[in-house]
Amino acid sequence: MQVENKTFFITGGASGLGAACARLLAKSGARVVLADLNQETGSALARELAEAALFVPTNVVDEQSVQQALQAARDHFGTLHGVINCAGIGSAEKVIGKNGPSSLESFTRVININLIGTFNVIRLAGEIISQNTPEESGERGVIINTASVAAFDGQIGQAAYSASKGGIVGMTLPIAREFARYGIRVMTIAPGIFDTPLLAGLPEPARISLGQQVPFPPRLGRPDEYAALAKHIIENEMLNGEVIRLDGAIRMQPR
Ligand SMILES: CCCCCCCCCCCCC[C@H](O)CC(=O)SCCNC(=O)CCNC(=O)[C@H](O)C(C)(C)COP(=O)(O)OP(=O)(O)OC[C@H]1O[C@@H](n2cnc3c(N)ncnc32)[C@H](O)[C@@H]1OP(=O)(O)O
Ligand SMILES: NC(=O)c1ccc[n+]([C@@H]2O[C@H](COP(=O)([O-])OP(=O)(O)OC[C@H]3O[C@@H](n4cnc5c(N)ncnc54)[C@H](O)[C@@H]3O)[C@@H](O)[C@H]2O)c1
Repeated sequence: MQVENKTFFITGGASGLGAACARLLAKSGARVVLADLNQETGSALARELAEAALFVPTNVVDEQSVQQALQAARDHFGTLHGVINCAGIGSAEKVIGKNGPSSLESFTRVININLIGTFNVIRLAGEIISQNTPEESGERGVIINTASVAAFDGQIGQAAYSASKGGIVGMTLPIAREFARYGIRVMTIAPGIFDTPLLAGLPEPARISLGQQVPFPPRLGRPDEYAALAKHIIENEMLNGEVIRLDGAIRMQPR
């Protein structure tokens, strides 16, 4: 579908990759809902994007929070044509640490936010989108999820994070197969190393070694490059049920 005059619900839309999608889609004539925990950065971006954007404080893990955010989106913009699931957290923890086994709580937290939060939004937004009047082609909407190269090349310390992203990879095709009857496409982007506040949380040695591992271009990815792929996915109906690595050919080393 064309993005102009369409509405997109962007989780994690207040920062990094999600914010880059919001800026690009708004500049392209779309309307964006910034569904994010961060009131400060979310409100600031909504002010920057003016009438093209609505910030709604949202916790993707919380069913009621997502339902209220989706309702706010429909109240404000009338409907919903797509979702870009960017909300997520990083984690860096060895399974056996200096003080013994890592905690179950930290593993569970990462899975809850990154994987279950993504599923929560897919199921609630998908039901809304399935009620849209279809485009001439039969398409009603598109859902884009965010995994990571860590789903495939997880480093030491990424058991929880890689598992959460591997789960997103794993559910892409079965949901695309189910949603085909509604004319809703489901895609996942697996970014490599992108210059965002999240990556800034990585220990310096890890960041340095990663930057040196990208074959070409030998640099961190820019959030606008992620946004450009997300926009293309929205516009290209033949992209469905697939995971696209966006990573400069990096295959991460064990550490
Ligand atoms: C709740 C806390 C959150 C903390 C912030 C988490 C930020 C996560 C950011 C993710 C960004 C998005 C990720 C994106 O999807 C793309 C990627 O996946 S990028 C790949 C990211 N890689 C990692 O996340 C690796 C995580 N692992 C580590 O950081 C470390 O292994 C560890 C878990 C912190 C354990 O480190 P140590 O206790 O130092 O243990 P070691 O004994 O293994 O270290 C020995 C030695 O090696 C150095 N080192 C450790 N990890 C790395 C590395 N990844 N690359 C290079 N060098 C590394 C470490 O500094 C030690 O050096 P020494 O001190 O002995 O000289
Ligand atoms: N930056 C990278 O190198 C990289 C690489 C691969 C994948 N990713 C993934 O891309 C996505 C975006 O990451 P980013 O780098 O832009 O990070 P970021 O930290 O800049 O943005 C993440 C946003 O998600 C929000 N968020 C976190 N938990 C939330 C929750 N429970 N409910 C709603 N919002 C929540 C945060 O407030 C933040 O605004 C994440 O899923 C991340 O795992 C990032």
